[in-house]
Amino acid sequence: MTALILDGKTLAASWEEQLTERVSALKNRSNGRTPILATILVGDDPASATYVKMKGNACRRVGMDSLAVEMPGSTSTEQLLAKIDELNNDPNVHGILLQHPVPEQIDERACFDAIALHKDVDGVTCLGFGRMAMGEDAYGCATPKGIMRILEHYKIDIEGKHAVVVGRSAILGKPMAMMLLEANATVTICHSRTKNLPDLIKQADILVGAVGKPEFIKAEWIKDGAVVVDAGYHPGGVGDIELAPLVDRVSAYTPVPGGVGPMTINTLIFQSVDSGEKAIA
Ligand SMILES: Nc1nc(=O)c2c([nH]1)NC[C@@H]1CN(c3ccc(C(=O)N[C@@H](CCC(=O)O)C(=O)O)cc3)C=[N+]21
Repeated sequence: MTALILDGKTLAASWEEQLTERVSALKNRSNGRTPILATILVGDDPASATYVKMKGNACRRVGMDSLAVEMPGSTSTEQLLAKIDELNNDPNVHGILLQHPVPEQIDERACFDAIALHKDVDGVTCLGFGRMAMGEDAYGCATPKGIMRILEHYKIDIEGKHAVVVGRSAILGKPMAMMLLEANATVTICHSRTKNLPDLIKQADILVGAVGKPEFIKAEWIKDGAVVVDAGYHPGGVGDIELAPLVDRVSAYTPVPGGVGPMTINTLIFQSVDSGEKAIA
């Protein structure tokens, strides 16, 4: 079996062309106004700095502006909340991305939840999560929503399938499970206390690796013909799943790099353009 490659990189590039046209049309009908995404980076973790820079670059590629807010590693919860409040009240800011993780003295959940719902283009608030889980209108959390968009694009059948999500983080595993449930999958969520992980993974028609540990999920645990989505990103270009031995026995898979990562950024930009259009014209 030759697996279908769920090519997030190419898909994101083609969707950027459409977003570029939307931003350009918005400019034309609003005296040159563009959507603006504010990115907040707290501290100086080099990997986080790189991701935030990639998000700013993606804004620029579609003709949007971004506002890069950088705060020191010693920032308090109160200081970060004050900054978020300022951005919530800034009519020129249409989306707010608070890069995860923040330094440990900060209450990250409180800061995520301080983001105004209509500016939560990264889908990190409890309110946005709850609305999404109930099937109400809300911006989706960027990584799982990016995964849903790529599965939809490639017409991967979800309804009635057994989807196994490995990981339960607030911005990946949990919202992923809820989105798959909304798409009528039968969903199992596995995590660090799960017993018989290989047995559960063996049952997956759709497997999402979202554990954050390099190649933690072994190829031999995965059944032939499964759809494999790897949301991991680790130095050396590996994900959470041991992918190499799978490429000719699964039905489809997301490569690392070039799979989920570019879709995450594209979804953030897509939702920022939507928010900008709603606010501007
Ligand atoms: N509030 C918040 N929202 C996020 O969406 C968020 C976050 N915090 N914190 C960190 C993770 C990580 N993340 C990535 C985005 C793109 C790539 C990406 O595009 N990766 C490229 C490779 C990039 C490289 O060269 O290293 C790829 O997979 O092809 C990776 C990782 C977003 N995250």
